[in-house]
Amino acid sequence: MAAKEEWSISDFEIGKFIGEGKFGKVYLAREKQSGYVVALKVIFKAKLEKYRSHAHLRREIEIQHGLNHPNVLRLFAWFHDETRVFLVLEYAARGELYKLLKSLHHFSEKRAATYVSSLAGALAYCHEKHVIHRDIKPENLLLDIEGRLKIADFGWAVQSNAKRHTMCGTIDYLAPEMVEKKEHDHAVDNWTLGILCYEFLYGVPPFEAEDEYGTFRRIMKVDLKFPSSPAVSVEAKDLICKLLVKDSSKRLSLQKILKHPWIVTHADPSG
Ligand SMILES: Cn1ncc2ncnc(NCCc3cnc(NC(=O)Nc4cccc(C(F)(F)F)c4)s3)c21
Repeated sequence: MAAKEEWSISDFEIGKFIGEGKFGKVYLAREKQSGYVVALKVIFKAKLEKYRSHAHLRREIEIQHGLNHPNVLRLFAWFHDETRVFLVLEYAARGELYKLLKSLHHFSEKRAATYVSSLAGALAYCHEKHVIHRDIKPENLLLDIEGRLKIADFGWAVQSNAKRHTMCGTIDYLAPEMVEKKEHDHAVDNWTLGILCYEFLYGVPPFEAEDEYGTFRRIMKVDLKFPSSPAVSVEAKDLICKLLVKDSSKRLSLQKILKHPWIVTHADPSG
């Protein structure tokens, strides 16, 4: 899609509804000139006013505009009219990863390792650009036409120069220092990678409990248990134990994850 200083809704043919997200809906759309198919996220300004999220959205657009990685969903452009803001996004044709997880109940070790490897690569790229996503969860992971993982929705991302203090998202994926509202840095994404790896292999996140306080207690204790079924390799459990570490400085680095035996032997290099 050629770059253009000012896009407008009349540049696009709107197609089917593909998702409901924060503050608005997502549609399939085709840019008329190039015929390029995109996902168009419509955000109502009234909602942004109501939740005072203008700065949030501006930060997301700045952050995502500067990112270009095969496993990060591209934000090609944005524009607005009197009542709405539009995000012109890369279209991930195989949709939301969590729907695939629900239908398969749990992933094979090869599929799980491939997704963890893609996530580690994408997060290493983001951290190099001093961006912490902070809200990595299956709902924010999409799959493109080839089944490649794409991290989406940087609605909670921040520049990591300063230490961060704000709470965000469901707490299942939050690292101890975040649920304790302590200072946190990019190592929160490493913790979340451990949570996701567990959920990909077992179908549920590791610290689930009847209520949020139960989950909070299990996170703070790092109360990690591995069910006997489905059978999971020792190497996979080893990686999870090296990520779900309370002391954020002791969590396996993204570079070391990419070299971990479980990833090296199971991940599909084509991503
Ligand atoms: C479902 N689906 N299926 C295929 C497919 N292909 C591409 N995209 C899809 N879905 C859209 C995924 C998103 C990517 N980036 C987003 N960003 C956002 O929604 N940001 C945002 C909105 C409102 C307010 C705020 C803030 F900051 F003010 F809080 C931030 S949503 C797809």
